[in-house]
Order: sequence, then C-alpha cells, then structure tokens
Amino acid sequence: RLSPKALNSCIKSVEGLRLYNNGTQTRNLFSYTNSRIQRFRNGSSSYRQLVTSSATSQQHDAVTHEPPLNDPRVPITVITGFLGSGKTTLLNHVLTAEHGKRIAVIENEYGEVDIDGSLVAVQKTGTEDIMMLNNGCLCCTVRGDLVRMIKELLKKKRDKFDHILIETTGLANPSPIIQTFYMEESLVHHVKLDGVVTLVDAKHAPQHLDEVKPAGIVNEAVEQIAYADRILLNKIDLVGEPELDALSHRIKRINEMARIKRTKFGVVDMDFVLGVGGFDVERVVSDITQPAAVESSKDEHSHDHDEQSHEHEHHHDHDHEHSHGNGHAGHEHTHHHDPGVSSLSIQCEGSLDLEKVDDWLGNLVQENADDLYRMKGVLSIEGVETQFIFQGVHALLDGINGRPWRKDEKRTNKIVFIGKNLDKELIKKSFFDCLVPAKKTVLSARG
Ligand SMILES: Nc1nc2c(ncn2[C@@H]2O[C@H](COP(=O)(O)OP(=O)(O)OP(=O)(O)O)[C@@H](O)[C@H]2O)c(=O)[nH]1
Repeated sequence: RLSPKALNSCIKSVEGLRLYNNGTQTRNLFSYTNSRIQRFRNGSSSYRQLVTSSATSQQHDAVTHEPPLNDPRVPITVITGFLGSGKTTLLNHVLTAEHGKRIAVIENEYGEVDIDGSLVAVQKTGTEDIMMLNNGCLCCTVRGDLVRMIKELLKKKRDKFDHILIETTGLANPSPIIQTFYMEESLVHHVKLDGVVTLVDAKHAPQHLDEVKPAGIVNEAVEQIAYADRILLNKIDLVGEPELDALSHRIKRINEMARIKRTKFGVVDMDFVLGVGGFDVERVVSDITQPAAVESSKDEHSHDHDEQSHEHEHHHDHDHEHSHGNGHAGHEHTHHHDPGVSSLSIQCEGSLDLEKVDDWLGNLVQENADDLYRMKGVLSIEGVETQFIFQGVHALLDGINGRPWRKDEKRTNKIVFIGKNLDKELIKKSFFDCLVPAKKTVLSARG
C-alpha cells in the first residue's frame, strides 16, 4: 500500500499528466488512471498502486519519441544475475571501458567483502564512488539503505558522476528494487531507472531455472530474466552451440522483450548496457517493433552474437504466416512452456474502442498487479490520430500519446506482457473484444 505521502505525489504526477494531455486532446486513456486513483483515494477500491511517473511524460515531445534531452535525472542501471553468473566481471568491464561516463557504483554483497579485491577496476581507474551495501539483500532488508545511499551520493557527489550502477546479490529479486525507483518520493525526480541488465551463466542457468521452489517462494533465476531489458548470456566458452540455442529459447519464452547477447567474461558494447532507456515510454515503439532490422544488419558484420535479431526474424515470419489467418487468436507455442513466468505477445491490425480498452487495461492491471511483471504496448484507438504508447511494471503504468499514424500506414496494435500464471487465453480474448469489429484482422498472438 502506498503511504499517504507517496500516494499524494502519485496523484500529483497523474494530474500533471492529465493537464498535459488536456492541452493536446480532450479524451485519452488516462481517464482510467485518474478515475482509479480517485477511487483508491476514496477507499472504494482495492487498487494497490497506479502511477504515471515522472517528469518525462510531461516533457515529452509527442512527435519524436525520443527521451527529453534535458532530463536532469541520473540514470541507474541495475546489474543482476544468479550467483557467479559474471556480474562483477561485467562491472569491471564497464568501469574500465571507454564510454565517457563517470560512474558511481553501489555493490550489494552479503557480509564483509574486500572491494578492491573483487573490483580490479578500482585499482586500474581509481574509481572513487563505490559504496557497499553488505548488511543484507537489497531486495529484502536494505532497500531503505539503498535509498539513503543514493540520496547521499546525490547530495555530496552529484557533480562527480553521470550514471549509477547497482550490482545486486545473486539471490536478489529485481522487482522490489525496480519499484523503489518509482515509488520512493524522494528519488523520483532525481534518478531514473535506465535498465535492468541480467547476466545468465550459460553453463549453470538451466539447473537454476529448473529448481522447483516451495509454494510462495520465487525462483530468483527466473525473476531476474523476466525483469531484464538486456540479457548477457555469459560464459559461452563453457558450453556448446546446442546448449546455447536451447537456453536462448528458454530465455525468450520467459522474456521476449529483452535483447540478448552472448558474451565471454561480460565483454559487450557499452551501448548495450548503458543508456538503454528500458523504462522510457518514449522508447517503447522501437523496443517492441523496430530493433530487429537495425540489429540484424549490424550483426552480419559483428562477432557478437545477438539473439534478438534471430528471434525477430523468426517472429516476423511467424507473424506473416498468420497474417493471412482467419481472424482467430493465432498460433500457440505449446512446447516447453516454463510453468509460471512467460511472455505473451499480441499483434493485430485495427482500432480499439477507447472505453473498452481503457477498462480492459485498467482492470487487467488492477486484477493482476502482482503477476504482471512488465508490459509494453503501442495501441491504435478508434478516432484518435496518434498512437497510444504505454509501458508498465506491475501496477505502475506510464503512457503517452505518440506520433500521428501515417495515412499510408496500417494501424497495428502490438502489446507484450511478461508475467506469472497469466491467463493468456482470457487476456487475448478480452483484448480482441476491444477491437472495433469491422476492422479486426489478427496477425498473431503467441506466448
Ligand atoms: N569461463 C568463464 N568464466 C567467467 C566468465 N565470466 C566470468 N567468469 C568467472 O566466473 C567467476 C564468477 O564471476 P563473477 O563476476 O564474480 O560473478 P558474480 O555474478 O559477480 O558472482 P557473485 O557476486 O558471487 O554472485 C569468476 O571467476 C569469473 O572470472 C566467462 O565468460 N567464462
């Protein structure tokens, strides 16, 4: 539950957004945001938390989709991954690579750790701003410490860094850490989550993903993949191609939004891990529709193995195959489902009835807040000339009006959800029910 103080700030940011939107159009999907916040405030709803975050949305240029240039908030990258997957190795690589950024580091380790020993980069670069959180796990007991530490960094050393990296323990669940940056009133205007980068140990991940936990206990290895914007399939020197392919497919079934690269000792281009904008609603369109073309052409000349480009080729073939279908909800991947956490992607042409989709998204988020990990979407609303773009984490939802649809362009809705125990059939059916009937042409729905 939100504290009254935090809730108040959420309402303020929602109202700011409404004002912004009122300036450009009279009716928009944020009506549900406001009404539900209102119901929450009146105590008539069990709604947990619904926030449209940050100054970003208010400053957004509805035409370009680019994040605002003058965003003063410090980007934060969370590096996570199971025990021994290569987090510190990646951190060393980032700290010693050429990227022109000054980086402050917060490392979360259990117990006393020799920073200089584990971070050779400290000796090489003289990086000063490394802070340790070692009296517990970030996602459980020391979130307050994390907030205090970031505030201290901002207060005392703000002119010394332009990016913050947080390395979690190997057993951290990223969800509470992510939500901290949305919910913590004292931070939301000063820092923004840039991305969650997850290291996956190519050799040992399958056994960690297989591990069956007692009821109510999350499998951290699965959660770390599910919340990721970027995945480094690391230690590829230790396994063969078939194992890598099998693991890549497994990862994609859990999280089809994240881009994946195969790495040795965490060596990767810096722009793959820094400046990712994974939580920027302005980047949703390119995140869920455009990366394939760019990456596959680049990939041909690169020694990095980028899984996303290959997956996307498959994806588009797949869409194409079904674009001539008969309007059914599309093909289901029935093989090898990881029970529990997985992705659902829906793509269809046509326009959506505003009120229906407004209710649909609001109710979905409300009823599945705990189980909906991440979502991104581009929607076509009947009678509205601009795209509607949203992204969310659990019940924290952020949306904007995007660029106008071009006259010669097919209005294609695309949504990706990552979540646990999602009733995919129900979600798909209820989404398709929002389409204005005459214009319903389903391209694909899978997951
Ligand atoms: N063979 C191989 N070893 C690697 C690779 N990446 C990292 N390692 C080694 O794996 C071990 C663990 O790497 P770390 O970077 O400490 O892993 P970590 O995720 O920070 O570990 P914890 O903090 O214990 O969770 C170290 O000995 C690394 O040198 C890789 O790509 N291939």
